[in-house]
Amino acid sequence: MSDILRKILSVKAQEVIIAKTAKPFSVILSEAESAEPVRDFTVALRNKIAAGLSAVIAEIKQASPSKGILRGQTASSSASSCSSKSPSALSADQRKSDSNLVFNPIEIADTYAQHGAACLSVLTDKQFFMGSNEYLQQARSACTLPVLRKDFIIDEYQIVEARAIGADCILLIVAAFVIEQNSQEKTTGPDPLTLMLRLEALAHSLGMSVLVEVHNATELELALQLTTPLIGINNRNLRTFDTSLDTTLQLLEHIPSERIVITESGIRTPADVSLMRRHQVNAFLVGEAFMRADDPGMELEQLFS
Ligand SMILES: O=C(O)c1ccccc1NCC(=O)[C@H](O)[C@H](O)COP(=O)(O)O
Repeated sequence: MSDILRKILSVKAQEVIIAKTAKPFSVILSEAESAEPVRDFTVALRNKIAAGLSAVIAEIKQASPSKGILRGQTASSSASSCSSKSPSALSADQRKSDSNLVFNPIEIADTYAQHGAACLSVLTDKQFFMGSNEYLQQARSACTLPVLRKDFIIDEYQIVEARAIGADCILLIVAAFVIEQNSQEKTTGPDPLTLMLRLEALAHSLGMSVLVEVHNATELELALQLTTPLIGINNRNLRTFDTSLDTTLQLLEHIPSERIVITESGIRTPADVSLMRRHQVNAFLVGEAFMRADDPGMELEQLFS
């Protein structure tokens, strides 16, 4: 069981309670219903793959628990409520940044779109990734790409909120539901699969795609019981933070060919990309390698050329 995931989920549960108090479900639902039309995330991936290209979900994240701050400055042009704050969950060491790179979601989204990304992934978690809902809105407004709300979803409210802020896809991390189920305090409520099926159905009813993410074979067995074609294999071990592309290679053979496998985390070099493509893995979720580059879009083009 991963300590970091436990910590994130415990903070997330509190955040959801606060969000529901600040804006009741009926209000967020009406915002979701009047949000901009959905952009088809799944079709955007399929189109790239059908054209023989890598389908790249290009991530916008300022920081992460494993790496601290990735892009050090916040552009004044994109100033938001959290622009000058560091996330309290990052240690003092992690909050030190030697990067002079500007974090401007608008510029990053624009360069990703110009250099061949299929979709965007925008971190909206504040405490652990220095993300925000505003960053997602800014990034989406800067291009025509479909956008994944990258967050830790445990409740219906967050899915409706995702649509309300313009998201086209949501993430369901199987480990998050399994942890919940195994937690000592948890004595009631649906089992992980029932809850994930319910959340998937809600996302689909709002027109959004669902990316279901797994780290191992047990989680994959649950994920394959959902209807979504998008199966993310996260190569990051959440206990050690190490990444190994073997995780993708080992789970691959258990996934029916009609699903789209997305390899996530630790894709850094053209050799990593070639290895995946040799195994018919054609969809990628990449963050750090792009965030550390002067021009994230140029880096995307170089990595996948
Ligand atoms: O990145 C972390 O430190 C992390 C810690 C706990 C839960 C999730 C975490 N990462 C989220 C991701 O899955 C990555 O942002 C994504 O796959 C991109 O990975 P990378 O290209 O290695 O930045």
